[in-house]
Amino acid sequence: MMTETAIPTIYKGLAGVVVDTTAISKVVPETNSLTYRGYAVQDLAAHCSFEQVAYLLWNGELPTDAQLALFTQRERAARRADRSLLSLVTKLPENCHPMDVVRTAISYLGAEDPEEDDNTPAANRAKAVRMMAVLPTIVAADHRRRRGLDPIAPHSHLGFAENFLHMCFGEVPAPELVKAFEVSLILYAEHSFNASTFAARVVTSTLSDIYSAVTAAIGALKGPLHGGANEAVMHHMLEIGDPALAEQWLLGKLAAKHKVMGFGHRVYKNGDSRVPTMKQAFLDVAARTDGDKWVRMYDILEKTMNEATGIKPNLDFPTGPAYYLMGFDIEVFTPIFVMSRITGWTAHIIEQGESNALIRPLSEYTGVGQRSVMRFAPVSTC
Ligand SMILES: CC(=O)SCCNC(=O)CCNC(=O)[C@H](O)C(C)(C)COP(=O)(O)OP(=O)(O)OC[C@H]1O[C@@H](n2cnc3c(N)ncnc32)[C@H](O)[C@@H]1OP(=O)(O)O
Ligand SMILES: O=C([O-])CC(=O)C(=O)O
Repeated sequence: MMTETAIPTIYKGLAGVVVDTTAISKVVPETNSLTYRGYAVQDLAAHCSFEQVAYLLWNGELPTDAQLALFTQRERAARRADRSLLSLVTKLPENCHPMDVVRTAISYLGAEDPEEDDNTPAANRAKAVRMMAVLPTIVAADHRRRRGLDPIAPHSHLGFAENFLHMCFGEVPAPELVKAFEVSLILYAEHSFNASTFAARVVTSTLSDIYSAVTAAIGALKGPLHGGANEAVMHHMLEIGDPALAEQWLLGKLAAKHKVMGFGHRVYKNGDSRVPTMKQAFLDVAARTDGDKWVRMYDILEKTMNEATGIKPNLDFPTGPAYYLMGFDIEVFTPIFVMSRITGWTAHIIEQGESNALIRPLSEYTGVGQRSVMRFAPVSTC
């Protein structure tokens, strides 16, 4: 008599599976809310600097004035990229994606760190600050070299967001633009067990080092189903060109069963908690930069998608045109996401290390049954 083995339930893409606990952030799709260490992300975006949020993610509490002063001093002191790192960046092909540059830069930082394998929380926090501090210098230098411009050195008297904008454009833009940019960094900083964070936790779970984990996370974020969507959104908007064509374009995409980038989310099925705040930031940028055309296109795409499918925009939808209007080249959008999410990734790397279990799920084998190799074995000559 044949015995049938039960096929286990497969949770494709780990959808709906709770794999661990975390004290870093909480996503509640039912109420469209997101908190970092208990604080609503909208409140953090309205009242805090990105540096305060980074400190919060790493330390569990917002900093006191004295703690912030010390943290800021450390971050500002670590902004300079050494000559060999900058020269490595200039050697990479100009037509490679800037995410490849960022991934390579993090790898380099690991290779040159004599304490790469010190995975204590204190060592990892110090490494996280250094990565956060130097990444904008790399991203800005790469952005400029693609425009045929020399890099601009970081300034230690400017805040994180202002300094990055200055290194990219040679000036600090209007305060409203700086604020909108900083809001985007705060909203991008952390989002529980998303694909890139999970990739970082998987690598950490093998007791590998923080640089390897961040490198893996960058690879995961690059994909258009994750962070790469902010670039895809703007490519789509440019392809549409005229708001009057947006409805027809979107319906055509849906009819062809294509994904519309910047819409949908694995966890939020009724809207992304961060979108209203980022939409406002986008409107603020558009008001200062003659961006009305993109606002009209945004509204038509959102309305048409909602009417046709009920699917709502995710955070990458407003950040795409907001970054475009701020003057960034499109391929730098996802590296900017890295500059922010490095804080969330490293907080998770530290948390995973503090309560580690090797992450190694099971699979259900569906290939051919066991068979003999003998038919292919060489005939013995002796
Ligand atoms: C910061 C971030 O990473 S936010 C996410 C950024 N990514 C994007 O914007 C890419 C576009 N969006 C998507 O591909 C998806 O919505 C994802 C990958 C983000 C989440 O998807 P999942 O939870 O895996 O849902 P899935 O992709 O299976 O979609 C469910 C259904 O909605 C449809 N759907 C979901 N998103 C979209 C979309 N953006 N455009 C068109 N249809 C969509 C799917 O085609 C599918 O339809 P079906 O059931 O008829 O096959
Ligand atoms: O949570 C996710 O799956 C994707 C996302 O929005 C993020 O990483 O910010």
